[in-house]
Amino acid sequence: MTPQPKASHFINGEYVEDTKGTPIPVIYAATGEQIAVVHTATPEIVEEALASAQAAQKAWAKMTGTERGRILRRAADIMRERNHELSVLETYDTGKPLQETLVADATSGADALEYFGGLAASLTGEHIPLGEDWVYTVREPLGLCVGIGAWNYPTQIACWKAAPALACGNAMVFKPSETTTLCALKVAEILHEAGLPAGVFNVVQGMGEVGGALVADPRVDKVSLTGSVPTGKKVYAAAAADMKHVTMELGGKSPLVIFDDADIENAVGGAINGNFYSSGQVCSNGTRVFVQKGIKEKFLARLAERTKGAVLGDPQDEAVNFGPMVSERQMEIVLGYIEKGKAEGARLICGGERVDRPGYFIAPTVFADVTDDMVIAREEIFGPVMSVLDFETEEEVIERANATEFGLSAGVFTRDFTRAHRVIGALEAGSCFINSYNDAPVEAPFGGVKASGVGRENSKEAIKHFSQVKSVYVRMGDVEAAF
Ligand SMILES: NC(=O)c1ccc[n+]([C@@H]2O[C@H](COP(=O)([O-])OP(=O)(O)OC[C@H]3O[C@@H](n4cnc5c(N)ncnc54)[C@H](O)[C@@H]3O)[C@@H](O)[C@H]2O)c1
Ligand SMILES: C[N+](C)(C)CC=O
Repeated sequence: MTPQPKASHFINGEYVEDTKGTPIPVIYAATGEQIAVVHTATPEIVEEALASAQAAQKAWAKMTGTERGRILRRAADIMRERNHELSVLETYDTGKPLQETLVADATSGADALEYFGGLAASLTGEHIPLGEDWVYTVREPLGLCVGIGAWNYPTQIACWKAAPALACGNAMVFKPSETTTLCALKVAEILHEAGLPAGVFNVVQGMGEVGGALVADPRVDKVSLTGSVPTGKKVYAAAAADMKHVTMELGGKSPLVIFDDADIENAVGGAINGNFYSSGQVCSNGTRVFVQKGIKEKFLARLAERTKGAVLGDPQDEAVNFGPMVSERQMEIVLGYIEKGKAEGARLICGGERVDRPGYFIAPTVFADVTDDMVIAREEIFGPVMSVLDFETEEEVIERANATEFGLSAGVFTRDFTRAHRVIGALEAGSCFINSYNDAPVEAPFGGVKASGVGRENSKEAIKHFSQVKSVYVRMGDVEAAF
């Protein structure tokens, strides 16, 4: 397959090109070579996309939920049929290993389309009796929604936003990250192949300025952003100026707490999944691994041993299980944090350097004896860098785990289920795990508290964030008035 898309944008049911926009090269992270090029959206392209979405939305909302749902479920089927092709493309777009993308990206997107397609017909209001009178409620779409994506899960992010938005009767203009421009176009293509009316889902390319123009447009009713906390703060503020609805799926520095009664193999597995999957480029990663003192050295020894199982190489080779950073820029950022960790005196257990091969590979890195004040324990790194901190008591670890502006995820490993629930109950996070890490099924709400986010994706919760309730009071008798 060639990763070069037919054109840069997808608007009103078709691919659209405008070479007046600045070229954005698509670089394969495993080699550093350019494999495609798209162009950033000009103001004319942004206008075309917004106008198409606005024009298409009303008729889409008038279709029955059953009809809308059928189209989304058909799109899910097509995504599953084309999983291999979509996974290869995801690997070109991100550099993530095909071994991962085959099971985590188009499949997760298809799950969202199937789940919200299934819910579409049951989005109803309620009847509230009030003696002779009554109130009924209607669940209505918000209207024109903007989706803005990060670069780590381009197919999944497009689908997690499009599926609930469209199920509720909204239209969407989606802007993928400028680092991963390819996958969202395929999502648009497949939705239209499944019968989506033209204009209901549109894709435009561009940097933050294009995102900013979409957020500022007065026709837009809702903005759903997946990105970093600093971008989230800007977008939230811009949206609030016009009372737009928002969903903010932002970054984290999540705690993973391992008590000394935990099954060590499972805990090590959880820490590996929560730090090295997608080469550490996962928002919910448990990058502060708190290990109770009694098992610290045993845990570290086993972790170092199992980390040797990382197979680096061409991510399109299914035997490879550890890919490069998405871009040279991300590699430089992560290497900078590794140097800070060394300079701050953390103990390097393994990794700690760029891998000597083409592309942007960094060896899976573990630091031990990390303290709460170190930069590597406070800031989101978004790469394969695990910080292991030790603790003595439950009260102490809860307080230290919560001492952060972030609140996306948290995990606990222990055989004591009473303690597991008590500790999870006390941790300030939106998406939590007991004796597991980083599972994200569509049935479960996903999102953060504190600076990590506003609102939830997936599950029935997402419906609340893409619809609003109208209540209608119905008087059966005469109107009583004071005069
Ligand atoms: N919580 C989640 O579900 C989740 C999932 C994936 C990634 N993330 C987070 O995303 C971050 C990594 O992604 P990134 O580097 O692409 O993030 P980023 O914040 O740099 O960019 C995210 C998106 O916002 C756009 N953007 C930038 N400035 C903008 C502005 N002023 N107005 C409108 N749009 C603007 C970018 O072009 C991009 O499409 C990490 O912090 C990670 O934790 C969160
Ligand atoms: C949502 N999730 C955890 C699958 C990917 C976040 O980066």
